[in-house]
Amino acid sequence: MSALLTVDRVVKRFGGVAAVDGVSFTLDAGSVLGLIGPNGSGKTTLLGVLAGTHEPTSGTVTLDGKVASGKGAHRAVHAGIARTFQTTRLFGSWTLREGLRLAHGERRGRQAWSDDRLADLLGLDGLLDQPCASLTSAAQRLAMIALALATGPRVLLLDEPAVGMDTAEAAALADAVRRAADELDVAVVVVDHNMQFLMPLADTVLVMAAGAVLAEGTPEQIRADEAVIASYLGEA
Ligand SMILES: Nc1ncnc2c1ncn2[C@@H]1O[C@H](COP(=O)(O)OP(=O)(O)OP(=O)(O)O)[C@@H](O)[C@H]1O
Repeated sequence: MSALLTVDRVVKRFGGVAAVDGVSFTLDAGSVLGLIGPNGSGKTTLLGVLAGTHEPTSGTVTLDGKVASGKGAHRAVHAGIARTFQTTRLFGSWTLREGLRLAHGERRGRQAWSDDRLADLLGLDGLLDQPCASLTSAAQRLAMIALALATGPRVLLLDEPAVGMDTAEAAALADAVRRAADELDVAVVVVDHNMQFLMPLADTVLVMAAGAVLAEGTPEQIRADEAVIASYLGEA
């Protein structure tokens, strides 16, 4: 069986800086990839290439064998790649249900998960009709994921979803992401500096340093990798 997502030798330069410098990996449906590395190592830029916001300087991202990179963010969503951002960008006085209705409009015939199913999956039961602005910041982060999932993605990209969360909130988030991967068969890429959150959640971890892949393996392999400990985990 071929991989759902294939990232092939992706380079992204900003002027003289190679923010992403020849990254390759594959991702299967239903699996969770943790993307880690020091500040400035290129994680957010790589996520931007996957999400279509950055056109790669060279290399390709293919989804189900079709090139998905370099076509803009909107077409990436239509192709089945959805992302959340580091900041919570919700719809102010809108309720989550109203936001979900809008997001469902981007599905282009893909899988529809009902509002109740998404709320249940993310632990947001009872909050569908509350204004998003009135939700706790942890619930707003989960609501962002619900909105991304309402577009019916095959691949979900999460940029530092656990920022600002306490241990219990981060554990609930990890459960929700795991359920989304398992029950909806979505492939997930998660960038986060919180190792307590990310390591138990990830099936595979990819470590970036200076735009390139420093190491890739299971969380156990990565924890034991001396180069990773020296460049990153020793401080994390
Ligand atoms: N739009 C841009 N223009 C110029 N340089 C950029 C741009 N975006 C990122 N860079 C540079 O690319 C490199 C990688 O940045 P990036 O934000 O992808 O790293 P990161 O691993 O996500 O860092 P952090 O963990 O701090 O979020 C850095 O040197 C950064 O200054």
